[in-house]
Amino acid sequence: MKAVIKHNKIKYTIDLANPLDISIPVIGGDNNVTSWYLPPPKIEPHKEGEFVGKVTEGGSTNFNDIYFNPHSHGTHTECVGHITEEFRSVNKCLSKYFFMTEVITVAPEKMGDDFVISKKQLQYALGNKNREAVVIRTIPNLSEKKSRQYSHTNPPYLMGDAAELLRDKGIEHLLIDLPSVDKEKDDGNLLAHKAFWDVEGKIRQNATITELIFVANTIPDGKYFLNLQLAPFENDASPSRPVLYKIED
Ligand SMILES: N[C@@H](CC(=O)c1ccccc1NC=O)C(=O)O
Repeated sequence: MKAVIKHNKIKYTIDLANPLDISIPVIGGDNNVTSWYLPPPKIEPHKEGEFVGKVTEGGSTNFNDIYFNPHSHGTHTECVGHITEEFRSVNKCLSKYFFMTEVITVAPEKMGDDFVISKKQLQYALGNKNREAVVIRTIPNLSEKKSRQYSHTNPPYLMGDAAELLRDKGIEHLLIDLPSVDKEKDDGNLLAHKAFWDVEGKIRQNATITELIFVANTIPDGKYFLNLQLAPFENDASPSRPVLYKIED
């Protein structure tokens, strides 16, 4: 099924039958991706008195309870409410779901004991492209990322001025295959989060950050349409499913 999208007076064709899902699912158990020192998510039959929510155990239906944390256990999208005193819900911040996007690949650079993504790397990868969203794939990019145990591993992160560059370029939606755009243990400095949302200036209420994506190596860098959908939780962050559509020639 083809769709023709008119964007800034230019027509683009995408094939809705060929979605490129870049989300990591929440599957429950030890093979699930985990970060922020939490145990794995649980997906298990609800039990109440005699009732067991599992058909193979005599229940009429499969009826699971799910325990998870959106920031820790899979692809999630967050809004500025992640770091503000006042409550802000990503389900309200994100009100459009299709964006012209650039997929870029970067190799984080060693800086002391850390690996970081610098402003220079993003400048090089993005040039003067004008995009609503950027998808950052970091290398190495093994499918093991979908089940990685990130806690206490000091994953790579974005330098504050790199996040500022994305803000200054008008990028509204930042997607990355790491648990955070900031250093795991930074005493709450959160330089990249703060710069991207401009919390010390004019707060970007509608800007979002999506973390823990996985961009398969079969997806080349370049321009795509992104469909970004959330599970509709009223919370600072929610599990999400970003899907790319290749632009046809
Ligand atoms: N780096 C922060 C913690 C942090 O960034 C964080 C903690 C829990 C859940 C998510 C976090 N950041 C996500 O982007 C700190 O050291 O205080």
